[in-house]
Amino acid sequence: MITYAIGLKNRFRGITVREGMLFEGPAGWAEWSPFLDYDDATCVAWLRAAYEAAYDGWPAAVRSEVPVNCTVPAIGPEKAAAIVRASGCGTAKVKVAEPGQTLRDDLERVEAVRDAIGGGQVRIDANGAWSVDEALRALKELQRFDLEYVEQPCASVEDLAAVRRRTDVLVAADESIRRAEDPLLVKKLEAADIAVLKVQPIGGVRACLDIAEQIGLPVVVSSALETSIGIAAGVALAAALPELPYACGLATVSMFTAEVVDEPLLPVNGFLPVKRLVPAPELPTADQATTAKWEARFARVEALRGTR
Ligand SMILES: O=C(O)CCC(=O)C1=CC=C[C@@H](O)[C@@H]1C(=O)O
Ligand SMILES: [Mg+2]
Repeated sequence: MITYAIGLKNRFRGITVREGMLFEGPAGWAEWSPFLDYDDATCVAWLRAAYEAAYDGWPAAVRSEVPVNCTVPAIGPEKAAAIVRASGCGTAKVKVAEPGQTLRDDLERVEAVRDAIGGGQVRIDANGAWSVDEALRALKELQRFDLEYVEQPCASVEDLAAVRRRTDVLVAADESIRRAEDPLLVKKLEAADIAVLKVQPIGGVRACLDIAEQIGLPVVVSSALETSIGIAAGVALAAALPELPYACGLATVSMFTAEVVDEPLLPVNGFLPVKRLVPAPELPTADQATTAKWEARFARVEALRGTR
């Protein structure tokens, strides 16, 4: 078992260092990297995903590469435009509604991204931070940049449905699926046009394929900010889906200052290849205290997994 710790170029989801574990099974290398603010019970699904990667492998691919978006954190407009230009992607996902920032910050960032991407697609992700009224007000302004969709404008499924009824912008559900008791409530309440699926939080590629089938919405596969070892599982899901009408949010290793593999999963002309990866001989391992913390966490979650 390897514990890694890698710095992020910009703060994302409130963190500046990403930590996690890598381990190998008969089917290949796996990543287990639940965010540190998650309790042990939440981490069980993440461990199921890692066991699937290590012991079962993934279902057959129906495509050999997958289109991806570049991800733009809640940073200033110049840096945002630079990320888009460096990525070579034809789709950009922009974080909005960051705590402590204003709608003006969002407008400036999205405008810069729209200019940088030209005729490409621009989607935004509010991570549930808006109320229904705030979402509608923001979308009215942001709509002029021709949005492909808004991801998780509000926190609850009911509010997501309310926004969807009152805007022309397509709505994607992320947290409403990956953190929900019932991921299919989104379907029942007609709360979204698109389902964002993440392999680790949902418990594996097969678990995601099941939800995709039941939810009956187009799927965008997105990362949980993994190293290339974990991203490969997302790519495997995107490659196995019968339909893939949208670019996926899997181009996130470029947000790291280091990587655990020699050839990171970085997009070429907006696409990632479908492949399995092994860790490099030299990689950014965590210090002793961090490693001990993760080993203890793994043991606790592994014990829980056995009981479910
Ligand atoms: O979808 C993408 O472009 C990248 C992945 C991404 O945005 C996320 C990864 C990990 C944690 C989340 O807060 C965040 C998201 O909300 O989608
Ligand atoms: Mg999201």
